[in-house]
Amino acid sequence: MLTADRMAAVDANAAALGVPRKQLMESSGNAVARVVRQYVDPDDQVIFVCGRGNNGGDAFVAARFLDAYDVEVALLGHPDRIGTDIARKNWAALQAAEIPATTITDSTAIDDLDLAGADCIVDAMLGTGVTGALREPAATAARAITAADTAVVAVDVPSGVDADTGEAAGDAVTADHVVTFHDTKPGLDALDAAVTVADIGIPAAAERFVGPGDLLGRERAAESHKGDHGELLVIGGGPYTGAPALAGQAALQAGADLVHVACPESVAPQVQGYSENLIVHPLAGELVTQSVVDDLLTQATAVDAVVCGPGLGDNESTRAAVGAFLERYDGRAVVDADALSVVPEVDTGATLVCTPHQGEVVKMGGPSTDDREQLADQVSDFAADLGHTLLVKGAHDIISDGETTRINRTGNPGMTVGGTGDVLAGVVGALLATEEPRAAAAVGAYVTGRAADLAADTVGDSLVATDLLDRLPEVFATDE
Ligand SMILES: NC(=O)C1=CN([C@@H]2O[C@H](COP(=O)(O)OP(=O)(O)OC[C@H]3O[C@@H](n4cnc5c(N)ncnc54)[C@H](O)[C@@H]3O)[C@@H](O)[C@H]2O)[C@H](O)CC1
Ligand SMILES: [K+]
Repeated sequence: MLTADRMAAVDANAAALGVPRKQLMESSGNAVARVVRQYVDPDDQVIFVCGRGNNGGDAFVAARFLDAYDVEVALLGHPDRIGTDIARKNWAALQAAEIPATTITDSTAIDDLDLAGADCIVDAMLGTGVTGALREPAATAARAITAADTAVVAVDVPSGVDADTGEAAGDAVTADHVVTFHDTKPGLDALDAAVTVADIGIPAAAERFVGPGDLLGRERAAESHKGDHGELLVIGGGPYTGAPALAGQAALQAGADLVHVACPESVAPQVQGYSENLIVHPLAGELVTQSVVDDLLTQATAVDAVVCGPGLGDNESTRAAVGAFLERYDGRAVVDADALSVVPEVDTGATLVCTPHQGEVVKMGGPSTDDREQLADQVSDFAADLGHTLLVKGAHDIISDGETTRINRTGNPGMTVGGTGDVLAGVVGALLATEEPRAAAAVGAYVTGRAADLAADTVGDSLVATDLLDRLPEVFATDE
């Protein structure tokens, strides 16, 4: 089951894999034509009632496939206002082929269509692009189509039905048969209609591999306020100072509004020294230990998400402090580096995204194999056991929450340099402040890898972690 948003992401990922939407539209139209043929005999009349979006475009293609029948295409609105390039091209192809087509600009003209006299009506007014209740003339057309007592084949969803909720906000077409594409849509199984899910050639890879489509729909609203895009706390530092600073800076580049870094007071000046953009909170002592857990909890509950781990170091007292923190924390956190080994043994109400590399996942008690697909299955099982989302870093990253497993293919061998993991943790943390864990992990892996790929184009093998920071804004800007 795919929502309209998810479908748009998959569609854009397919385009990035070399299967553009125009090609998908050709398959969609062909699939609609196949179903229409079940309802008509030679010489029967088929009327297509089409909107100006791609739902209508599918019907222009279907009409071309059904040229041998008595076909009439009715466009609601003016041809100059067809909304997409590919629908416009398929409309032009109808004209060139002299397939009968009319335009309907107001609801009174619906009566001029002899809908009741048709042998089949194709409803292609609105698909996944519908917002709110049907407006005129579509609302009148929906009532007329339903009233016509003729076989009605709906393209993708019956017009007026919201493809995300399966509900209609006002008038909606009652269809006998819905031809939907790639995967079923919410609400279709509750309709009293036959449903055909047509394979339109979207490769499975468009869902499996994280792609540019996963960045869609994340644009910032024009009127946003400080804090809307998340406030993050990085808990790190002690033996190392660069790691928490990198994570914090990466989070800022990934869109977080405010980033706090809680680190031992002994290293606070160095951490602050890396960037004036970070709000540094010194913790008593030279390492993160049990005595600062209350302080950490106070700070953590005031922000949207936490990144725990960068630069904490591998020592017993810090591990105990991380365990005590996670036992009492019930918000969202990215857990990275030395904090990871605490996760399997801790009882926490927090929602975690764990970002181990393949060595760390083994230390956590997780799987190890060189076979990517096998590893993906095992990571999924391990995520389900842990009850948290895993992002296992490697040549191909594996992201799983135990239900959905994705693979990220961006990134390059230059990323084995120190600090890139801290950047990734910061990016995922920033996203986790405003998005669901599996989306944050998948998008975080994708954009961090893309930043590394862009950096490698110019700096080659001498890639360092700070190169990724510089490239993050570009990745977010170009792929949205
Ligand atoms: N992979 C895919 O997703 C594919 C989808 N196909 C088909 O494309 C449609 C979705 O197309 P889109 O252009 O995004 O939207 P619509 O055609 O559904 O509608 C846009 C159109 O409608 C107007 N509009 C919006 N709300 C209303 C309303 N309440 N009343 C009246 N008019 C409204 C809006 O202004 C636009 O003009 C999908 O369903 C599939 O059929 C592909 O062809 C194959 C790949
Ligand atoms: K439709």
